[in-house]
Amino acid sequence: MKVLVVGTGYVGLVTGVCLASFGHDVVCVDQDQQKITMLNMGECPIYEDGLEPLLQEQLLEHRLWFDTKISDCADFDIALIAVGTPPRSDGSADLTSVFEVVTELGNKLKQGALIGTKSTVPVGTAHSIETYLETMGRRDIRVVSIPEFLREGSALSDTLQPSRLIFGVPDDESLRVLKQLHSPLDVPIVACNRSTAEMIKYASNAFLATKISFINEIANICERVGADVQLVSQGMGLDPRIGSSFLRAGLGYGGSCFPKDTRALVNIAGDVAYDFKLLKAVVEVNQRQRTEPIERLRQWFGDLNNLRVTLLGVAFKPGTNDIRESPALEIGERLRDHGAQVQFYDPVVTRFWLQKQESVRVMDDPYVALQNSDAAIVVTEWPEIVELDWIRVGTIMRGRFVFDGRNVLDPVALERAGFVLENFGFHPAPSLAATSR
Ligand SMILES: NC(=O)c1ccc[n+]([C@@H]2O[C@H](COP(=O)([O-])OP(=O)(O)OC[C@H]3O[C@@H](n4cnc5c(N)ncnc54)[C@H](O)[C@@H]3O)[C@@H](O)[C@H]2O)c1
Ligand SMILES: O=c1ccn([C@@H]2O[C@H](COP(=O)(O)OP(=O)(O)O[C@H]3O[C@H](CO)[C@@H](O)[C@H](O)[C@H]3O)[C@@H](O)[C@H]2O)c(=O)[nH]1
Repeated sequence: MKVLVVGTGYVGLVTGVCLASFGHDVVCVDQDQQKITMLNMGECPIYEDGLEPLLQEQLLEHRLWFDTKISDCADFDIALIAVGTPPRSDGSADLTSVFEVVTELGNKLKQGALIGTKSTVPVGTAHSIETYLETMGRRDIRVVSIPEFLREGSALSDTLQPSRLIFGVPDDESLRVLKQLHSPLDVPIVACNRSTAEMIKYASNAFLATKISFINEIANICERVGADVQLVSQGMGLDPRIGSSFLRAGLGYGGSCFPKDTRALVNIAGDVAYDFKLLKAVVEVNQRQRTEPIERLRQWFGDLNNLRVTLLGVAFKPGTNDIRESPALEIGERLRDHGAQVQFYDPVVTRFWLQKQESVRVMDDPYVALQNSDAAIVVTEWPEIVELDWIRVGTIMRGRFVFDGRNVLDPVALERAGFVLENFGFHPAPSLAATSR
């Protein structure tokens, strides 16, 4: 099939490369000239495991092309929209880019082509796109919703072996085309109407975010009653009805999806006069988690003025260069507001990725970043951070306070190295005595 993908970010690029690897002819378009220049040279503009070699392979096979413009559309069977849908100030999704692309596609696509939304869009958007195309005289174009569930850091494997495919379609013929597009994948397919598909995307993200905020509240209670949240998660997760994933307590969720999509769903509910109380609380709990390290530092040091603090990790999670809604940047800013001197370490997010964040002092050697620090905060659980040599860190830091925002450090090892370790409701072995109370 001949496929057009508009937007070559985390979703569009991975989708385009994978669809080419399925044997389709794929053209990826992005308005960002710098990205397109890199991509045409076989260089990946994002950090995503395994993506660059597959990109290069598909370029060499002549199944994948990149362009800054949707120039010749005559041939495409389907156009996938994968542009950003950032939050507006009220939390609702901004669909400006989506409709810019739809306008262009409405003017250029061949008779009977499909438009599919990969971008996360509010429930009802596919229908709005269809109505909009009708005003352009394009009743022949069918609009489908194909929500994307990939995670950054494992985007390639998530796309090549997805847990499921959700096809929001207006008719059987559209469903047939989507099945053909994904024919190499042998995974469950949920075929539904387009609003249902759009809701499945938001509901999935909101549910995962709810699990995270739930375990974070449990961790905060564990902290006060002497229970160990790691073991609570383990104990809960063994019940298959609960499952062990997304029960890691810590600084909460960041990234370009959960924070945006939870707020957007609260907004979608509000638009139909429904007060989504549970999800509002999930958002509030997540926000509160990020303030915790500062509270702990204040309790330990009192005044934070001139305190030297190293934040370990900048990316919102390991395995990606993405810093959108990264807790590290927010915590760093708050610390600076209190007069602290802040520096960062991240194995991937170096100055190259932080061009627009001049004030962020980031180093690519953790031991240099920790030199003479009074305190350290673990924000991202990169292996390079989890496996730090704390005996060595003890020889270079000025102070001895560590806040583990991801519950990944071994309390016993830290204690042996002479550190005071605080975290979110996670206690070393002696807590076994406390839990038997
Ligand atoms: N990042 C994820 O893990 C993920 C997963 C599932 C769904 N989503 C959703 O997918 C969508 C895209 O997310 P992303 O993370 O890939 O975004 P991104 O910001 O990484 O990429 C979006 C790309 O679209 C381009 N673009 C914007 N307007 C354009 C236009 N008019 N014409 C051509 N190109 C244009 C931008 O230059 C950018 O390269 C969002 O709706 C997001 O919520 C993201
Ligand atoms: O137990 C957990 C699991 C995750 N997180 C945090 O949650 C955030 C999101 O993590 P993850 O879901 O792994 O990353 P994303 O790449 O943002 O992927 C989510 O958002 C995408 C965009 O919508 C969806 O496609 C994916 O299915 C969905 O998992 C990160 O900040 C994690 O640190 C926790 O705090 N505790």
